[in-house]
Amino acid sequence: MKVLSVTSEIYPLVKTGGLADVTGSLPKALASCGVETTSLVPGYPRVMEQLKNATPLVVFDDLLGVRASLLHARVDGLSLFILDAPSLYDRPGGPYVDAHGRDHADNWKRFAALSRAAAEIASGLLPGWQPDLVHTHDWQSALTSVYMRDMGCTTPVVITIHNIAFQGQYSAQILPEIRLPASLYNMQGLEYFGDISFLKGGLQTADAITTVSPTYAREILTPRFGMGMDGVLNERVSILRGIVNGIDLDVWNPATDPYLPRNYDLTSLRRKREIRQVLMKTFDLDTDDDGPVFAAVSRLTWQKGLDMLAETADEVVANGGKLIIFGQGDHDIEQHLLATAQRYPRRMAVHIGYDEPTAHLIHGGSDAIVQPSRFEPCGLTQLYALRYGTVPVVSRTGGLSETIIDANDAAMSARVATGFQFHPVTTDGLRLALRRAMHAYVEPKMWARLQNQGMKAKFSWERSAEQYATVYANLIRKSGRAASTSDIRRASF
Ligand SMILES: Nc1ncnc2c1ncn2[C@@H]1O[C@H](COP(=O)(O)OP(=O)(O)O[C@H]2O[C@H](CO)[C@@H](O)[C@H](O)[C@H]2O)[C@@H](O)[C@H]1O
Repeated sequence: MKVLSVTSEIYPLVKTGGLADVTGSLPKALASCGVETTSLVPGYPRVMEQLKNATPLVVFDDLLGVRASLLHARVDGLSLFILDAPSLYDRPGGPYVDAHGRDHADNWKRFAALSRAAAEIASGLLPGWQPDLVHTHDWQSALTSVYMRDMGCTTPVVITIHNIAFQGQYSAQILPEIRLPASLYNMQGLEYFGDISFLKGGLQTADAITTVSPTYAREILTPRFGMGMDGVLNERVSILRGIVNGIDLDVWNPATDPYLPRNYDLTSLRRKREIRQVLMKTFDLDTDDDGPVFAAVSRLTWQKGLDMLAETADEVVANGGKLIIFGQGDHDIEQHLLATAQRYPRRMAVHIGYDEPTAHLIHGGSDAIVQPSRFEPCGLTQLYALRYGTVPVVSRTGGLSETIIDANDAAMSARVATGFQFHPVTTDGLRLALRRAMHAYVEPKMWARLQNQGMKAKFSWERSAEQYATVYANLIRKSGRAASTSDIRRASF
């Protein structure tokens, strides 16, 4: 079965968050279910730099008015189509924002073009290679199925919602420029509160809608979590389901992680102490052993609730604990966190930045990872924490509620607890959970049991990949097609 995955980021080439982790690791897991995935990604500078031996496939003379070419390459076991369109993607900054952190003004065009190119591939642009199914991710590739249906292409499409907060909402005036008919500006089409929404277009035209945990699949049907899309989703509830994310056990493995100063596993957990020392020094914190080191590695947005964590710093520090926050995002949240850290020199550190080695060091060296998210479709950092023997403290929402088992008395005595959950999602709720974690920390046996149980928890992709493969197979069967087995290597390029 051949699948075209369309995504705005993919690990290890370009990543701003969990979307890249999923689009980078799912294809490998799907391969063992007989699914060959090729992922279409924009040719951002950092993607182009990492390509070796890319094969040019076709040139688009007029992709929404822009000249672009399509390349194929293999990187790190991934089969990739790269949309090389310098006027859209070759610029400083990240995939979505410029060097000053402002959204690229033409994001609508950049991601409409990505979707348009995907639709043309699905419609048979490449001699010898046509997907049996298309899988799109979030608003950035959601227009793919809109273009496909507009072109008369009936290949099945799955759309995955990784985060419904991002919806690709723009003025309807762009419709002619993205070459979509004005007739799509209606309730059953792209119309969205007086504008258009790329995500809504995808939800209306896909054959299956998935999101990244069963709990979040239920939550987004409510006004509180649906963020305006709950109406559309309720209408399409029969094709909506949640499939929990897995993690790449090779990339996140404390026994082999090249970014850790020492490697360890379940039988050598004491080595974590040494990593902790390195972490303290890296973040300029006291290296004493008085209390736990709580850490957060996160995009700094309202969603992630780290403003609440900052408000609990007094309590953590008063109990001998330390706090590390590493991430980047909204300017105001960054400033608030930095200002709080100044009040607790050598006990609290906030570093604004984004890099993979530091994220791994924090997972290896801290005692507990804190994720006080206000909503969380799945969440990956708590899963990485489990694998690293680092105890998660999480809000009870979305995927966090089903991936962490709270250390209440029953779960402790049944030896299944893996972390601490809190609800309601408020500063007081978080404060209480941190208190519980600090009490557990001073009981070495209890803490070790939590670490042990967490490290044994299973969050590989295996089961989830099978679920995606079943969704794909059912759609292909329903569409009356036979999944093809031809391989991209046998195509004409
Ligand atoms: N400063 C930094 N430096 C280095 N790495 C950093 C970093 N800040 C964050 N990261 C990394 O980014 C990833 C974050 O993934 P999450 O799934 O936890 O959240 P995100 O909100 O980005 O993803 C969305 O999509 C994913 C995938 O479906 C869902 O799990 C999630 O709930 C949803 O919000 C992790 O790999 C983390 O290590």
